[in-house]
Amino acid sequence: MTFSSLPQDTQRHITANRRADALMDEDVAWDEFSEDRDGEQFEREERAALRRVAGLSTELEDVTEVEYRQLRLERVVLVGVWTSGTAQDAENSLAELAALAETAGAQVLDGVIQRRDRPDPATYIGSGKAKELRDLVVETAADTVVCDGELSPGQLIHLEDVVKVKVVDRTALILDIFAQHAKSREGKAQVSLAQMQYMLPRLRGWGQSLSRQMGGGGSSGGGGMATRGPGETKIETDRRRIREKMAKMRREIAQMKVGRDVKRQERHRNEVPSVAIAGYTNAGKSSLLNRLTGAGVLVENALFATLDPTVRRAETPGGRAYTLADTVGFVRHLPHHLVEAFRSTMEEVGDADLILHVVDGSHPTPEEQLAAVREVINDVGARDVPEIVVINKADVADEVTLQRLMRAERRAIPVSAHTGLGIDELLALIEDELPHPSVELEALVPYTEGALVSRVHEEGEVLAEEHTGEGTLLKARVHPELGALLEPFVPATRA
Ligand SMILES: Nc1nc2c(ncn2[C@@H]2O[C@H](COP(=O)(O)OP(=O)(O)OP(=O)(O)O)[C@@H](O)[C@H]2O)c(=O)[nH]1
Ligand SMILES: [Mg+2]
Repeated sequence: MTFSSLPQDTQRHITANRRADALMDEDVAWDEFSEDRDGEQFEREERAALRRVAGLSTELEDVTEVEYRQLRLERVVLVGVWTSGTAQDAENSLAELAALAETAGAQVLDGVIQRRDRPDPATYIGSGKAKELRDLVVETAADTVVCDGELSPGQLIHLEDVVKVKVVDRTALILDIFAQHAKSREGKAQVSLAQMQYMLPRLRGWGQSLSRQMGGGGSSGGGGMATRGPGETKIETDRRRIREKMAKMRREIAQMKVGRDVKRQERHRNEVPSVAIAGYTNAGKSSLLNRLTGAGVLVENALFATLDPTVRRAETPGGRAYTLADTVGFVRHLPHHLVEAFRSTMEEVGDADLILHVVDGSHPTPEEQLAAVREVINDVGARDVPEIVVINKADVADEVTLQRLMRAERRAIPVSAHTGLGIDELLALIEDELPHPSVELEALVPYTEGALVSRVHEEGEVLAEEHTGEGTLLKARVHPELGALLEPFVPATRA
C-alpha cells in the first residue's frame, strides 16, 4: 500500500508519528539484534495487546479504578506552554511528550506550542488559545488533549470546558505509562499508590468530565444541578475509599521493602560489589546491560521500557564478580510522588558502589539529560557514589557532540551497546573503579580446598597464583569473611 492511498486520517497519523520518531532514532539494524528479543518481548506485546480490549476487565476492584482506566488515551493533540529557553528547547520538550504519548499507546495527531510568560492560571494556555485548540480538536477528531506540564485540578476542568474532550497532563501520562509497564508486585503497588495520590485532588474534575461525556450528545450543561447532590456524596465516598486503599497499600509496600532489604543485605554480606546503570529514559541502559552480561532484558525503542529493577551477575575481565542493576529511566519533570514511589529502584542506585550513568550521545541535548538525571541521583542521596559517564550510541552520535561531552566530563567513555564499540574499555574501567576488598594476604591452599580457591577468584582479586607441590599459592585481596576462611592456610612465618 502506498502512503497516498491511505485514508487521510492514517496519513496524518503517520506524519505525526514521524515527527515523534525524530526523538528516538530508528532502530535500523533491528534484525541483527533479534536474538535480544526473548520471551519478555512477547510478554510486553501481550501486555500491549491487552490494553486494546474494550470494556472493563474483571480484575477491576472498585469504581475508582474504573474511572482511572477510562482515561486511557487514544487520539491525542499535544499542547505546550513555552515560557523560557529557545524555540528549539520548547520543540524538544513537545517531541518528548509525543514520544511519551505514543509509549502510552496514543496516536499523536498534532502538537501546538503557546508562547507565554507563564501558564494561564485558569486555562493553562489562555482562553483565546483554548478556543483555537478546540478547533484543532474538532478538525483532527481528537479525543484527548495532553498538556506538557502539571496542571492544577482547576486548570484541567476549565480547559476541558472549552475543548470539550478529556484533558490530561504530563504527570498523568507518565503515571499511565508506569501503570502499563510495572511488572513486579512491588512495582505495581507503587504505581497504584502514586496514581491514587495524583487522583485524589482531581477526582471531582474527572468525575465531572466523564459524566458529561457519558451523558450523550448535546446534553452538556444539562443535568448539572440535578445530579450535583448525589455526585458530591459519591465523590466523598470515593475519596474515603481511596484513602483507605492508600493506607493499606503503604503497609503492603513497607512489607515488601523488608524482603528486598534482606536480599540486598545478603549481597552486601557477600561483599559482592554492586554497579547500577542509571540514565535518562531510552538512553540504552538495558541494551548496555545486555551487552555487558548477555542478559535478556527487554530493549525497546520506547520510553520506560524498564520499570522494575533487574539485577544481574557480571564479572570483570580479571574474573571478579559484581552485580549489575538496570534501573528505571529518568525523565524531566518526573512527577514528584513518582520519585517517591520509585525509591525502590533509586535505592539500588543510592546503594551502589559505582554508577554507570548512561547518556544518549545521539540526542540533541545530552547535557540536559545528564543534568536531569543527576538531580534525581542527588535527591536519593547517591551524590557520593563514583560515576562513570557512558556515552552510548556512539555509532550514530556526531563526533562534535562526543568530543564536547568527553571534555566536560571527568570520567567518560563513548560506547555503542549495538556495535560493541568501547565495551572492552568500559569493562576495564569498571574493574578499576570497583572498590577493592580490604584484606590482602598470601595463603598456601591445599588442593583438597579447591572450592576456596574458586571463591577467591570470584569474590576477591587474585594478585598472583602459583601451583606448588603442597597446593595453590595465592596472593590476593579478599573481604574479611573470606579472609577468615583462608586464615588457617596463611603461613605463620611469612612477612
Ligand atoms: N544506534 C544505537 N541505538 C541504540 C544503542 N543502544 C541502544 N539503542 C537503541 O535505543 C533504544 C532504547 O534502548 P533501551 O536499552 O531500551 O534503553 P533504556 O535506557 O533501557 O530505556 P528505558 O528502559 O525505556 O528507560 C532502543 O531502540 C535501542 O535499540 C546504540 O549503541 N546505538
Ligand atoms: Mg530499559
